[in-house]
Amino acid sequence: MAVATFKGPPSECCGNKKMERKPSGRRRVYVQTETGCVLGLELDRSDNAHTVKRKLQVAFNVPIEESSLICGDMVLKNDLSVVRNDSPLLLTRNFLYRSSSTPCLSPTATDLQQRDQSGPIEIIGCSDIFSGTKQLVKDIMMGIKVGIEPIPIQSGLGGAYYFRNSHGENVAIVKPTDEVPYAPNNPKGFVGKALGQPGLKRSVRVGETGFREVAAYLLDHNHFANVPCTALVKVRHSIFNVNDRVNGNMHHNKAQISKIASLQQFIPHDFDASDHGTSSFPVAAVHRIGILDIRILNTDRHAGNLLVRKLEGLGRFDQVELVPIDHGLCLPESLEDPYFEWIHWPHASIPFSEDELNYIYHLDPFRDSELLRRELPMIREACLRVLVLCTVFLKEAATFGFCLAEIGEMMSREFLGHDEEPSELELICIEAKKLLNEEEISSFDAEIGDRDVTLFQLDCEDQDLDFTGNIEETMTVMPPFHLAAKCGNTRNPLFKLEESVLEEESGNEGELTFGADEYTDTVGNWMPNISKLSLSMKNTRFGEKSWKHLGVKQKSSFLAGTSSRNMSVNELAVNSTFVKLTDMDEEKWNQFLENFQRLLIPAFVNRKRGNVDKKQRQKLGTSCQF
Ligand SMILES: Nc1ncnc2c1ncn2[C@@H]1O[C@H](COP(=O)(O)OP(=O)(O)OP(=O)(O)O)[C@@H](O)[C@H]1O
Repeated sequence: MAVATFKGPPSECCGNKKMERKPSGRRRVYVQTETGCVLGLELDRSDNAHTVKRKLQVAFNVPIEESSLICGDMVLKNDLSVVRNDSPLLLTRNFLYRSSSTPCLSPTATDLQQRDQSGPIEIIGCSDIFSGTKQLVKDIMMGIKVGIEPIPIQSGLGGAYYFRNSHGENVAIVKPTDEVPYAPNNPKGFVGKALGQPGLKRSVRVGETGFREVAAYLLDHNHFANVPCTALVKVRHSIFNVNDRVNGNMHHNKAQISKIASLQQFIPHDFDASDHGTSSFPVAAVHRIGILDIRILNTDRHAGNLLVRKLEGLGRFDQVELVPIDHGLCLPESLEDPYFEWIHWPHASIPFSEDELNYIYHLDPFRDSELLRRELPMIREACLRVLVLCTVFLKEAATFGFCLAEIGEMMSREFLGHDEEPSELELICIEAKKLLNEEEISSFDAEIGDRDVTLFQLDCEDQDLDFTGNIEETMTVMPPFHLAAKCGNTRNPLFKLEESVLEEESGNEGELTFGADEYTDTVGNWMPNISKLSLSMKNTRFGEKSWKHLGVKQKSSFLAGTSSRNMSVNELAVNSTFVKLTDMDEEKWNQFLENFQRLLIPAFVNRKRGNVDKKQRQKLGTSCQF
């Protein structure tokens, strides 16, 4: 089956470095400042956060007490045993001390850099999965040796460079993490934020797009969607851009600068999908890319991010291959509105093939999360939760019989004027979370209830009770949802429906039947009343304000940072969400996932029934023939 086989954690280094085994406790890390300066450091067993910060104080001129050392979600306080070999670390200045003169390499650090024995390009990560990139690195080094310079790419908002081989052919595209839009060294004037702050998409931080490009490659098991080989590298070259933050100028002295960057194989191509009619695109290619986009909640699959390559050869007239690129805005830190260019292509309305269903069936989001944790130690848990949720959603929706377009639609938000409404996926998550809260309340109630019973029994022995008074007292001290839980049934409407259907049970067996109000599955299990469910999902208002988003205008002023002063970076990064995934501990997250999965089938049934007309209309409007 189509799932990659995952090897155990690697113990050797690769890239252009010699395969050397590190003495136990010794690790190489790459420290990057918020302004993009990079330094490779060797840690040994005796190092702790303080000793490392002391070294960095010398290198970057940042006082120890004013800085934090961060690896993904972890602020490294003292013990560094959790830091793995080849981890990129971020050195940030604490908020109070942040000023426009953020640090860059001091003269001592430049010495340190010069003494840095590492090669011009080092692959960050040691797994065999990156073996494809090793050859690219060798070819680039040969090119550099004979004086072939990289070429800056003019298109796009971020800094990107074609690196070439000794024949002058493009072999890779390199995107430094500190040159993405809004990053301090962006060469196209889109600057203004430090690394680690919310970026172009608030749920993707500045400087964190590079590892997402690698994540998409790692998740593309068996090269199913055709993502080109991608790795994170530390790369040193004079072509890179450094902005002079004092005068606002670009930096033009030809010094060698080290950067952390994504490096992706260059794929020769003829167009991108925006220049070409879609009718020659293979259905399977669109499906495979769509499956990947859904798993990783890609928020940036526009036509320019699909390269089109004509296939040559006998009988291959008009046949093309699609290559998905630019995955920097996937795996956001919260559920976001995705962008799926393919959603209105007729290919997406064609049912999945057996092969595709088989691939989806074998996807394991928990194993995928482990893979990403192992290969990308800086990845945030929030991104992995999005991966798990979207993969579970895909698996259940495909098994239920939805096609790619339907799944994409269920994940997409609707715009009403300036307001954004949550997607069907988000609504289900909101319900799952609500259930979680109710479960908590009822277990709390049960506890209190037990205590109350004892007290009640004790009290009864002594005196007559004034129930009215007790109820009023309860009303004033309990939060409203608790009151509701006591006074009426606030359990999930889906379960109310299940109960009502159960009461009406009749004998349809052996097939999935869509009746007027309910259906049974193949073994006769009753499923919820879907017309009522439809109403319940649509009419449920989880606090009108909380699930209507600010209009686009308000959003952009927010992005400009005017109202962000009092919010933490974490709050900002997940602020565009209707449902928070990061405020649950591991146990609650697992319960939430269970609730989520239980709610999917009723929601799917609801959609199936509600969408018949819409689907027919879409088909009537489709002119493309297969
Ligand atoms: N793997 C690749 N092979 C060939 N060309 C590529 C590859 N990746 C990117 N390109 C080319 O480089 C251009 C810029 O790349 P990309 O879109 O990834 O950069 P970006 O700065 O993230 O752009 P944007 O601002 O549009 O998101 C693309 O339009 C494409 O032409």
